[in-house]
Amino acid sequence: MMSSSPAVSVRDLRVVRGGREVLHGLSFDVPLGSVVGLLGPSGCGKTTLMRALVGVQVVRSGAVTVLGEEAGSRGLRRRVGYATQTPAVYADLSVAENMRYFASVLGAPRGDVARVIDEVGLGKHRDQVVSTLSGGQLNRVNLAVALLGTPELLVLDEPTVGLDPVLRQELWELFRELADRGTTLVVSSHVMDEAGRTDRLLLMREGRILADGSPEALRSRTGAADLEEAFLQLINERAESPA
Ligand SMILES: Nc1ncnc2c1ncn2[C@@H]1O[C@H](COP(=O)(O)OP(=O)(O)OP(=O)(O)O)[C@@H](O)[C@H]1O
Repeated sequence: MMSSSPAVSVRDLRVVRGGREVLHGLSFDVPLGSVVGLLGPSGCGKTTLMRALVGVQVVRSGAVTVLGEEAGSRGLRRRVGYATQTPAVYADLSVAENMRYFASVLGAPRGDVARVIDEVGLGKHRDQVVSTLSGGQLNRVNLAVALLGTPELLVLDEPTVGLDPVLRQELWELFRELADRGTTLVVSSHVMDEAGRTDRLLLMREGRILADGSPEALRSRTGAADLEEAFLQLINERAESPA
């Protein structure tokens, strides 16, 4: 186990957007088969970091290695699944038609269409036109596309936004099952109660990683009762001892 290389390795990553540096030299590794939560307030750089992982973000400097290859390499196209925050599916096609279309574009097996629809709990809506779905259902269609082809790394940008607690729980159970089968997941959220379901948390603030560790380690390090409090405590610590 010790010799297995990480699923993701980021070294001194700096990104400039709109003339301003928004990631200030991030470094971290993500072990294979783990669920990593990317948490932090709106605008802290979660989406930018995810874009760098999937190779669609121009970076100023640093290295991003994914499954042993440079992020964005052609060889990674089918090995990495990405669900953006804004759903990128066809509104005038049904759920199943969207899946069939994306499965053929991605070269995923046809059997994947039924599997991913089932995994995101949209079986009853498979023939419904996407424009008539609720916001939460639409998010799940978007997630289903990322699951096609069983990618080894899934990068999911706030996949549970707009979902009720029951659905959120079901999705986190799915993420855990996928990780148990060897998939690595990087999942962003700004909901602290989801953080406890991860193996590892990267707490971000203003383009920096404030803390990197298991939820238990973060709780015990800060002595906080919950992760929300732990996060606030880390911010205060940082404010008192400027780096
Ligand atoms: N196209 C852009 N041009 C200029 N600045 C941008 C652009 N996109 C993002 N930014 C800035 O980069 C910073 C990081 O944004 P990013 O979208 O990565 O944050 P986030 O943590 O994902 O936020 P949210 O949780 O609200 O989605 C923000 O300050 C944002 O204003």
